[in-house]
Amino acid sequence: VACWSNVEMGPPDAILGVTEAFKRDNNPNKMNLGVGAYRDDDGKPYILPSVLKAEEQILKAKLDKEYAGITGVPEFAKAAAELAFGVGNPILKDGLNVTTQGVSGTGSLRIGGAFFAKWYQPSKDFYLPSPSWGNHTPIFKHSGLEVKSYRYYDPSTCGFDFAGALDDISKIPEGSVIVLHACAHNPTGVDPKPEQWNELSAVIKKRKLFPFFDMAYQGFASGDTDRDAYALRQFVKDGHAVALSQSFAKNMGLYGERVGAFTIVCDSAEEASRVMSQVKIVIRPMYSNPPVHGARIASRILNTPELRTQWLGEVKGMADRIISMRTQLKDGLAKEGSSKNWQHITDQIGMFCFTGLKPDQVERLTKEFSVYLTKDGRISVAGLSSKNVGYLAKAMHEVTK
Ligand SMILES: Cc1ncc(COP(=O)(O)O)c(CN[C@](O)(C(=O)O)[C@@H](O)C(=O)O)c1O
Repeated sequence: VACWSNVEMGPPDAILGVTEAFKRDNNPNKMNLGVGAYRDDDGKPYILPSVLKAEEQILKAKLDKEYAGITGVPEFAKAAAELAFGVGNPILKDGLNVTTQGVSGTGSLRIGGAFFAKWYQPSKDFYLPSPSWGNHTPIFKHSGLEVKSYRYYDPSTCGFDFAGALDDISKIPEGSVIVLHACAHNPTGVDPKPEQWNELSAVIKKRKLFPFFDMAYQGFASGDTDRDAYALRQFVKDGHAVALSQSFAKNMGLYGERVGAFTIVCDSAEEASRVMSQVKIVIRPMYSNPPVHGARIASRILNTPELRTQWLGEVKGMADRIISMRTQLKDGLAKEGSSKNWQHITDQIGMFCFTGLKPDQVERLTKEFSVYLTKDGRISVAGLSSKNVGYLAKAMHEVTK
């Protein structure tokens, strides 16, 4: 007998729900600037040629379909850690990193949340930047953690509230976990400068906070995977033990293959083996073991020199196209005669631009112009092309003049 009369209709997802609304709109000029998924200048999803080449090699190899084990494809986890920390990093040489494959970035964050909830004794409080990626709060809350926030974005400048962040962080209770976006902050596109990261590292160390990095866009922000890993590597150099979630959804275009990794840096190889044993005990009842195909593609690209070089060129190409769309949008707004300051459009970095549009202006963009974006005024710059950027500039000018 059905007994779900108590189940009420839930709200559509703040981000993925935008795409659902976009699909229902039949205006030929409609634009989907919601989900953070890359499109080429023809507005089409982009399968990286290096990914296709890796897949051809994998198919030729006729690999089996056996379970990969709880921590996934071993050579993938190793390659992911090397990409993040840098191949010569002492923590890798000394075996201090516990790195497991995860179900993309979301699944890797969830492994981290579940592990900290069970084993991290000093605190169950996770501090997120304000604002942060919409899914961070439910991921950590569902893991059984308390979610709090620290000032990060300054709406008056559409930039980084460095003073506010330092002030709040210097008051976070010792032992708390602080979540940091390694590069290409979502939803604001606002990243600390290197010297600001250095100061954040110092105050986080002084407060004895545990830094938990989310790196979902390595290479996608600046076009350079080493530059985008600056904060993570600087924190390790400064002596922090870090946790890291990685996603290859964007920088390899492996969205639906669900390729990610979770790392905890330990004090010794012996401690790492104990931590790894408990990470596996967290994963086994969650989903037992991850899908292999995407991880095989990623590890083949990272471990084959010519594929890696080709991939680095492709990810730089994606980053460069996004950066040029930022410039074209800002120039388009000036051409429309907007007298507002849109400097933040090109100051911000990565997949997203936090436009500063108010909810009623966002509403008008969607209702009057069929431009779809999240209520907080975030647009996925990857959804822009030379064909539609002028239309957006006109629409944004109309709703802000
Ligand atoms: C900061 C951050 N961390 C982790 C993820 C996880 O991504 P995945 O599980 O697919 O590897 C995203 C993706 N966020 C989005 O790009 C977005 O904000 O639009 C979108 O994919 C999403 O799922 O919301 C992200 O922006």
